[in-house]
Amino acid sequence: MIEVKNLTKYFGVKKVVDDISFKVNKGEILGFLGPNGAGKSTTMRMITGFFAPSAGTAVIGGSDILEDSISARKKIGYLPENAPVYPDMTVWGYLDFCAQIRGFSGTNRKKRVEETIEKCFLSEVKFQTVNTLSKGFKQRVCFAQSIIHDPEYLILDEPTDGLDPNQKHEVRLMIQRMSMEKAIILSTHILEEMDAVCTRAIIIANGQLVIDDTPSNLRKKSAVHGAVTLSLHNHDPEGFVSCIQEQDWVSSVKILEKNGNDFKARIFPENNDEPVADKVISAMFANNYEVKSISVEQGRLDEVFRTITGTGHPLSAK
Ligand SMILES: Nc1ncnc2c1ncn2[C@@H]1O[C@H](COP(=O)(O)OP(=O)(O)OP(=O)(O)O)[C@@H](O)[C@H]1O
Repeated sequence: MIEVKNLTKYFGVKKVVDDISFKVNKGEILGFLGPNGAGKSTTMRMITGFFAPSAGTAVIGGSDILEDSISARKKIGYLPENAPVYPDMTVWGYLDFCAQIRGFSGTNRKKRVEETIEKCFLSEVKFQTVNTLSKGFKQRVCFAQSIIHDPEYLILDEPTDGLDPNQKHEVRLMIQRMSMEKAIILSTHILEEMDAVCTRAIIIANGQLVIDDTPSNLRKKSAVHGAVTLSLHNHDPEGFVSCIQEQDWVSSVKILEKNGNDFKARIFPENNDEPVADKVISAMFANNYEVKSISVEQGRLDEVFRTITGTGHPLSAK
């Protein structure tokens, strides 16, 4: 388990991480989100022992990062921001060096390097020097060094940054495959990434932890969660609104767009945790509305993120 206890960091008089605490168990992938400058990288640097906290600590698999730093760091794989990798070394040479400092030797070391190269899709560039690699490949080399010792705990600062969509997909799959026996923290700006990969999400803003929940519960905080969006072929949107508004399970109805005789509307139910698609369909049928498409809104993570971090307003107020 990773236990983060009251981590706090000042740079001069500026408090950039403010009393953050949480736990991550094996099998969990924790997404770390927040606006630029929220304090994500600084928190990760304290968890991995790169920065000394101003207060608080982190305990990695029972080893305190301050009191038992070497033992804690042996258990961690860390992918820092911006993939710092020695530019003059070949990919193979660099990973061999990393395996050596992680304590591997002889054929075991060679095996670990080869396996990691394969796992991180680096075979085609393994004899190239790092300074001749594209950004995506450099990122993968840095990712490779973080897993070369098969650590129990992985801290990944924007692991898919700079990768193309196919590579992003591969890296996400790799992270998911590894997650069974590891506890993983990853920071990302990409909300779909958090949704696709993470079992839990923490949002920090101005150095403070503002939310710790599952991605699906986060969606439920969206103003549109549970609403039903319809495209209809009809010339009378106002008539539609007053007809649907009368239903006792409807809180409000909003016309989203009009296009000739077609329009798009969103129906907000009284209780957004209760599925109402069947009621919408019955109401359309009873009132002879011609429905061209219908969808139930799961909730918008970008809206939740903007609302929680104070950078925006809900998509739609009821
Ligand atoms: N070494 C440092 N010295 C002084 N200030 C720093 C240092 N490192 C970070 N900061 C400041 O601390 C704050 C938090 O930075 P941090 O890099 O942790 O944010 P972040 O959430 O990771 O941002 P981003 O999403 O842009 O990577 C910022 O205001 C940053 O300028």
